[in-house]
Amino acid sequence: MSGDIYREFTDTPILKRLYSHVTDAGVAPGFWDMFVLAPLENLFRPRFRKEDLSLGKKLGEGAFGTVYKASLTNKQLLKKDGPLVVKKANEYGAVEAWMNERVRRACRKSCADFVHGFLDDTSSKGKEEFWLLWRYEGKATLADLMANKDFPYNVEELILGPGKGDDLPRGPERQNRILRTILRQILSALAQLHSTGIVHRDVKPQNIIYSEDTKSFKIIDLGAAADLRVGINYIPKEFLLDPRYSAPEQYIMSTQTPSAPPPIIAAALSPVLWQMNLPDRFDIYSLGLIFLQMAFPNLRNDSGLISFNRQLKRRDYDMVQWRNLVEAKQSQDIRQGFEILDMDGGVGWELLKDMVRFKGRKRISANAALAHPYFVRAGLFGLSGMQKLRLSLMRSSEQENEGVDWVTSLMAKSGTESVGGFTEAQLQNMREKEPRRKGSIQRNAMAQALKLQRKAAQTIAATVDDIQKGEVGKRVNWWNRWQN
Ligand SMILES: Nc1ncnc2c1ncn2[C@@H]1O[C@H](COP(=O)(O)OP(=O)(O)OP(=O)(O)O)[C@@H](O)[C@H]1O
Repeated sequence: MSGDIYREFTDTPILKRLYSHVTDAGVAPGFWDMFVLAPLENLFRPRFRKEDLSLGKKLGEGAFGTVYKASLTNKQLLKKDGPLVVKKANEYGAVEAWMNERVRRACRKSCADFVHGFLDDTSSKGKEEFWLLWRYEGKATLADLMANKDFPYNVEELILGPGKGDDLPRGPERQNRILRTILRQILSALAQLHSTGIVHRDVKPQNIIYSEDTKSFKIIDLGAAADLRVGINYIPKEFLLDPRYSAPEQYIMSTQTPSAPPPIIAAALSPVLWQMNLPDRFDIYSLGLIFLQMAFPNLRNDSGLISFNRQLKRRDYDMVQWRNLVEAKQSQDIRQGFEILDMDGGVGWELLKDMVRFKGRKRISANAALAHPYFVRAGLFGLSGMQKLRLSLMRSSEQENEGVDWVTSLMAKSGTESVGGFTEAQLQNMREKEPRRKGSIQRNAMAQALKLQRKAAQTIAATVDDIQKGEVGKRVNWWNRWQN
């Protein structure tokens, strides 16, 4: 089927409605995507072969493949011409193709524009290679831009256009405005991925690309991502980490969680497993480190970041203790970083601390971060009175203050985003910070129900595991599992 027909079909109202159903649902059911949309899309998409592509400059080479800039020799295949990127993946190619297709269906703007993936078994080396195709987004990753001495001003020009940021003199306030824009764009992309059930697991400046077309940052390299809605690439006890950016928990799911059950069961279980483990907070930690690097020039290179990681670990991941340590050193880079983070009553520093926490459960989610006062400013005069109140309430809620909880719930009931109420995301985040000792009857009942749900999830998954391992004949007894 030609690319034109495919494009026309995907533009029809019916498919648009199907797509929007998946996107709008937020917690979109994985089986809907896997068993309806994916096969439907498969029917209509154009077929590529390696002969349709001409490879150009090598863009990168990782442990699992080589990436080239490329162009299409068969122009019929795509309606919109333009340079492409080809990854010849020798391992995990099929998984990366799945992730990219899923993202294209559910949240296409968050990641590089994926075109197609196909298996090439005609390689001269005699082994199968998976070819993955994207549109070429641009020449610079966030890592390239951060390596430039003029960062973050070099990004301002890309996002706003030349000379457009000149309303402010060069200094912390202008830098803060640029960092805020970059962070908001990456958080929005992550929030979309997470609401689709995907955890990236390799968020780092090298995997964030500036798209020249949309003039914004997008995420690339979904090779290590896990799709928890359908259990793809989810192996609880092993995956490759980039130690520079990975969160201390190392595994995104509890290692007690059995390996992924078949897709249809995983789809049903995933909301439970997600709530139990909050795996998305792994990505938030990595993004917190990127925020830190953007603010502090001395942490932008590998040795700076590695020594930061070491210092933080020695201080039990307490950012305040780290601050006390480095502020005593009186370095220009450190001063500059804190000047940025301390603006507007320290909202940047607050957000950073909420992202870089030892416990995943205590970390802010991408959606809650987007509603943080750091992003909600009242023009040149900084924070409004209501925003200051919000901020101090958010700070106090860290101390598990019941009174604050009461006030915040009142505020939420009486207000909206525009008049000062908390968003649902913020409230959710606060609730997560509140381990209660004594509970009401309602709360205890909820806790019991959750416990039961958790046990059921574990029993089903463990039984499925046994069946998968071929232990059906050996008396797989779910009742024994339940009792354990
Ligand atoms: N859509 C794209 N548009 C432009 N450049 C891209 C695109 N995708 C990837 N690149 C470039 O190719 C490089 C390698 O891509 P990617 O990270 O996906 O490959 P990889 O084999 O996983 O590499 P690594 O193992 O080093 O992470 C990126 O750093 C980027 O410069």
